[in-house]
Amino acid sequence: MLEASNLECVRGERRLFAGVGFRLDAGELLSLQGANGSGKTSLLRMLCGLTAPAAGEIRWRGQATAKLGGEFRAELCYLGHHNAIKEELTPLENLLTSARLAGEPLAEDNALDALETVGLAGREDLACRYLSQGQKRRVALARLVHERRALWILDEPYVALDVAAVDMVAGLIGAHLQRGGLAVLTTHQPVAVAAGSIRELRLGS
Ligand SMILES: Nc1ncnc2c1ncn2[C@@H]1O[C@H](COP(=O)(O)OP(=O)(O)OP(=O)(O)O)[C@@H](O)[C@H]1O
Repeated sequence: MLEASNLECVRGERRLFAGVGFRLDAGELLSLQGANGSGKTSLLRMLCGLTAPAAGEIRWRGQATAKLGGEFRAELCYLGHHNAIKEELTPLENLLTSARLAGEPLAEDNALDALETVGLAGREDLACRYLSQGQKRRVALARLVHERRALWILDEPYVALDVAAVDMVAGLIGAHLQRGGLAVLTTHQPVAVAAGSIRELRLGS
């Protein structure tokens, strides 16, 4: 369903990678590995269409994503390295706002349920500026609880999380794969998901 062929990435004066390709089908997860600066985030941004490859092509359901445009983005959930939450808003307000901006408004009950799932029960109404780093990451990740888009692209989802939260996020990803979803993620730690099959792609080697 998602195919990349012969991708090349140039940043400034540097060629970060070339000749990168993979194929990912329903129920599969691609774990991007590589040293700091090897180009993992750059590759994720390329897959989302946020930057164009210097060479190569990305295809979704057999068609070039560059041509699909909005049709492809409607099937995509991208969670960046930064949390993209507003510090002055509460977790509940952040979650409701981001869902509305994504064009898929969330009922308040579902938002509260998502916040409880990510371990933020009792913190729903506190401005995010008062949360710890790991709790802020949980706010960003709460989107995934009710997310049903086919392709999840997650940049270091586990960063700042404790062991229990890593397990919880791995569970969400596993359930997504079990429903026939696809996921591409970067992480510097082992990926343990109970369902689906895991492929690895290492940049810089
Ligand atoms: N717009 C840009 N202009 C110049 N260089 C850039 C630009 N964007 C990224 N880079 C450089 O490209 C390299 C790869 O960055 P990238 O964030 O993709 O790496 P990464 O593998 O995700 O690293 P990390 O593991 O540290 O998150 C870095 O050296 C970075 O400084």
